[in-house]
Order: sequence, then C-alpha cells, then structure tokens
Amino acid sequence: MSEVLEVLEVLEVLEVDVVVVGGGPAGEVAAGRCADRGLDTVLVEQELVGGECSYWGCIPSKTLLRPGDVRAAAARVPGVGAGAPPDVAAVLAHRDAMTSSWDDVGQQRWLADHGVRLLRGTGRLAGPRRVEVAGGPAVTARRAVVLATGSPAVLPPVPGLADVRPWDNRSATAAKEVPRRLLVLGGGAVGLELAQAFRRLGAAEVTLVEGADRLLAREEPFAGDQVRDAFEAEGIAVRLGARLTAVRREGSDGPLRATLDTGEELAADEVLVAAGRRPRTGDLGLETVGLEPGRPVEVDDRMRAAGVPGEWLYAVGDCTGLAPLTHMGKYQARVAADVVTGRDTRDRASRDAVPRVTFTDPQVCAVGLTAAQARERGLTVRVVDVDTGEVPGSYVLGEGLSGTTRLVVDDAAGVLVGVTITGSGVQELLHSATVALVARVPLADLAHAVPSFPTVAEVWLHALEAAGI
Ligand SMILES: Cc1cc2nc3c(=O)[nH]c(=O)nc-3n(C[C@H](O)[C@H](O)[C@H](O)COP(=O)(O)OP(=O)(O)OC[C@H]3O[C@@H](n4cnc5c(N)ncnc54)[C@H](O)[C@@H]3O)c2cc1C
Ligand SMILES: NC(=O)c1ccc[n+]([C@@H]2O[C@H](COP(=O)([O-])OP(=O)(O)OC[C@H]3O[C@@H](n4cnc5c(N)ncnc54)[C@H](O)[C@@H]3O)[C@@H](O)[C@H]2O)c1
Repeated sequence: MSEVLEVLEVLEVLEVDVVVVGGGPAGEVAAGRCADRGLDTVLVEQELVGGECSYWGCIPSKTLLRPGDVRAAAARVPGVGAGAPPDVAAVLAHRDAMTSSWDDVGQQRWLADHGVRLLRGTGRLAGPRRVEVAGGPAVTARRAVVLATGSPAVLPPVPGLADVRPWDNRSATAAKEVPRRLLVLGGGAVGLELAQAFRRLGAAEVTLVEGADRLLAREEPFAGDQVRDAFEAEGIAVRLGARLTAVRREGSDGPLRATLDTGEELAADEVLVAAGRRPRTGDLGLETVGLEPGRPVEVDDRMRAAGVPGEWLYAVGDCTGLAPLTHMGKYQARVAADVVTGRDTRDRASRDAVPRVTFTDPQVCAVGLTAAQARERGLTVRVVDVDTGEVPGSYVLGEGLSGTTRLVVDDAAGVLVGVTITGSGVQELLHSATVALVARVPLADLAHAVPSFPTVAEVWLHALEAAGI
C-alpha cells in the first residue's frame, strides 16, 4: 500500500476511471464496488478512512450505550438484577478498541484488498471530471467523480458557546472520562443517545435542552414522549421548547453557567452540542462545476448531481442532505456504483423508505412515513397502534417492557407506508417492516408471514388483527 501511495504522490496528473472524494462509509462502498467491477478507482481522504461513523459516530456511541442497555435488560429479569455499576475505565478502553484507537490501518487494508488506491489529502473539484488534491496530484476521472464528503456538526450562534470549548460528537464519543454534570443541547438522535450513555455510565446530572416542543421531532409524537418519560424516570432532566441564550465558563477550566430563555440557570461541567449537521461542501470547488458551495449536493435517483451536464458527477451520503445515516449513504453508494458501472439501478429508498433506529432505551425504530408526513403528501391513511410489550415474547424477556407499534396503512393501495416500533431492544424487528414497506407486500399477504412463538415479532399479529386483517 505505501508503495502505491509513494508512486501516486510523485505523479502530478493522474488519469483514472473513478475518483471518490471522502472515505467515510459512503465513499468506501462506492470506491470498493467500482473497483470490484474492474474500474481503476482512487479514493481521496483527508483524515481517517472510515469517516465519522467508525471513529466518532455510530460505533463509539453504540459501544458507550451497550453497558447501560445490558444492565437495564438484566434489571428487568427477576432474580438477576442490574449488578454492579459499569467499570468506566474498561468501557472506555473497549470503546478505544472498537474505534481501533482512531487508526485506519484496517480500512486501508480493506481498500487495498478491493484494489482501491488511496490518496491521502483534501480533494477539491477543479472543473469537470477533475479533482485536485492538496499537496498531491490532480486526478482526472474518465468515467465519474463521486462526492462523499459527509457532514460536520452545527454550532448554533449562542452567545459564549464557541468560547467554552463545547463538546461535539467527536469530543463526546472520544471522551476520556464521564463528566459529573453534562448539559446536552439538542434532542435528536445524537443528543438522546449520548445523554443516556453518559447518565448510565455514571454522570450525576444530565440535562437535555431541546428547542422544539418534543424530542425526536421528525418521528411519531409518541416516540419522543416515551423517551422523555424514560429519561426523566432515570434522572435525565429534559427541557422542551427551550433555548440557550448564553453560556460562560468560570475561569479557564471552571464550571459552565448556562442561561435558558425561560430564565432558568444551569450549571454543568461540559456542554455537548448536538444540534444537527450540515453538508461538508463549503470548500469543495462546487462553484467550478456550477453548483453552490455549502449547500447539499442535490441528486436524482441515479445519484447524479442535478444541474451538472455530462453525467459524470455523483454524490452519496450525508453531503446530499437526503438521509444522514450510514446505511443510507452505503445504499446510495451501491446505487451510484451500479450506475457508473452500467447497471440500470435507481434509488427507491432515500426519500420514502428510510429505516432509522435511535438506540436509546426505549429504542425508537421507524421506516417510511409518519402519519402526519403521509397526510402532508396527500395520502389517506389509517393508523393502527398496539402495545409492543403485550406479547409473550416480551414477557419472557423481562418485566415492565412496553412501547408502541404503529402501522400507517394506505387502505386504497392495501399496503403500509410507515411503521414505528418503540420498546427496549426492538432494533432487529425493524427490518421486517422495511421489507414489507419496500416490497409493498399487500396487508392480506402479511397475515401469512407467521412470527415464531414466543418472539416480540408476534406484535405483527396483534397489529394486523387490529388493522382488521
Ligand atoms: C454521534 C453519532 C452517532 C451516529 N450513529 C449512527 C447510527 O447509529 N447509525 C447510522 O446509520 N448513522 C449514525 N450516525 C450518522 C453517520 O455517522 C453518518 O450518516 C455517516 O457517517 C455518513 O457517512 P458519509 O460517508 O456520508 O460521511 P462521513 O462519515 O462524514 O465521511 C466523510 C469523509 O470524507 C472526508 N472528507 C471530507 N471532505 C473531504 C475532502 N474535501 N477531501 C478528502 N476527504 C474529505 C472526511 O474526512 C470523512 O472521512 C451517527 C452520527 C453521529 C454524529
Ligand atoms: N441511531 C442513529 O441512527 C443516529 C444516531 C445519531 C445521529 N444520527 C444521524 O445524525 C443526524 C444528526 O443528528 P443530530 O441529533 O445532531 O441532529 P438532529 O437534526 O436530528 O437533531 C438536532 C436537534 O437539535 C435541536 N436544536 C437545534 N438547534 C437548537 C438550539 N439552538 N437550541 C435547542 N435545540 C436545538 C433541533 O430542534 C433538533 O431536535 C441525525 O439526523 C441522524 O440522521 C443517527
């Protein structure tokens, strides 16, 4: 691998079939699939191959949540109990192992195994089909350039916030210790997962501030309500419809003092900003191909950038602004690579069939549209709700498990357009809903997909019965 890099670095101009800019999950998959199909492919990455997900996103956050999840699950089983509090040093050491201590040698090996050449540096478009790499060669793509530059965290313009060394997802997921008092700004997936992870790892005070009037504002309203109830029950304070108006730190290393627009004053040791993401397209040379820097790269259903003639520019993952999730970026990358390699594939999922799991306890799993989103699109839908906990499969997992399973039914078409499942440890149930939705399985046929006894999947039986099937 290093030999290849050295060769690439001495060349000033390189011509290949495909250049992928950004080696997160989306870029890696795009590059790997193009190379697997025989295209000469270069991947340009300025930091670590593996991107946000592997080092500061999905993997460390799920690793930090896992000890609390296991203890909560054990606490629900009579005669077992939660056991001793987690050994934080061991948990953090495991997190380090799961992120390969922020070293991408394993990912480099993966690229090499697939025949992808890695070019380390910042890539920038320089007109059609051309990518300049800072400190390296300019690369011309005979067939395609794929943008996969991801998204950094947004820092809201709260007076004082930028000066108090706020945590973002990177500082939080790479934390060396658990703060005693943590203030979390934002009640989306990042804020919720990390608030619960740190609380369950021993943070004495966690306060979460959300500007909207509910948590997980894009999901069914009951989902955010159930998470809030669970958070408050385990000592996480939740402030809804509230905004930070000022933050300051006492001395250079002292505690934080935050003021909310409600007048409430909060003290904390760290503040985690989890207020959303923006596409990393500000300094990517988009203007050299007629696109606006800083905006999401809009794509069609072949993942081709809209408004760029010649069908050579593609975008996948968070930088498209479509569905900022690893699995969706990887899906879009498979579509893009298929199109680049001459297959007739279109994106059928990124707008209407996005599966999503917020890994809190209770988890919030959803695919497709909420009832409100379906109605906004002019669909006439019916909502069917049943209790996720009221099945024998749930009783045997432990006591007190509850949640809601909601089907959003389009009766005219006889299919589901949305499913939400809340409950503890229900993540693996979601894919059954995704299959039903994407394949547009008629509701009448779903009655013949028999869930095993005693599994939580029997909630499908109850839901279909409630739907009159
Ligand atoms: C705390 C947290 C938890 C998350 N948990 C989940 C989860 O459980 N499940 C899930 O599906 N999603 C999760 N996500 C979202 C997920 O991390 C992102 O959707 C995913 O990483 C996006 O992949 P990507 O390849 O588009 O971009 P990224 O992962 O951001 O990768 C982009 C890469 O491009 C590189 N790059 C950028 N610009 C350039 C340039 N000009 N030249 C060269 N290289 C460049 C960057 O260095 C980076 O490596 C989480 C996010 C966060 C913050
Ligand atoms: N489990 C998962 O799959 C997972 C986990 C983490 C992140 N992600 C992905 O990453 C994306 C980004 O997550 P996120 O949680 O950072 O963003 P988000 O957009 O989902 O949520 C941000 C929240 O912060 C609130 N907010 C913004 N500015 C605020 C302010 N000044 N004061 C108070 N509240 C404010 C917003 O109302 C919103 O509810 C998500 O959309 C998701 O796709 C996924």
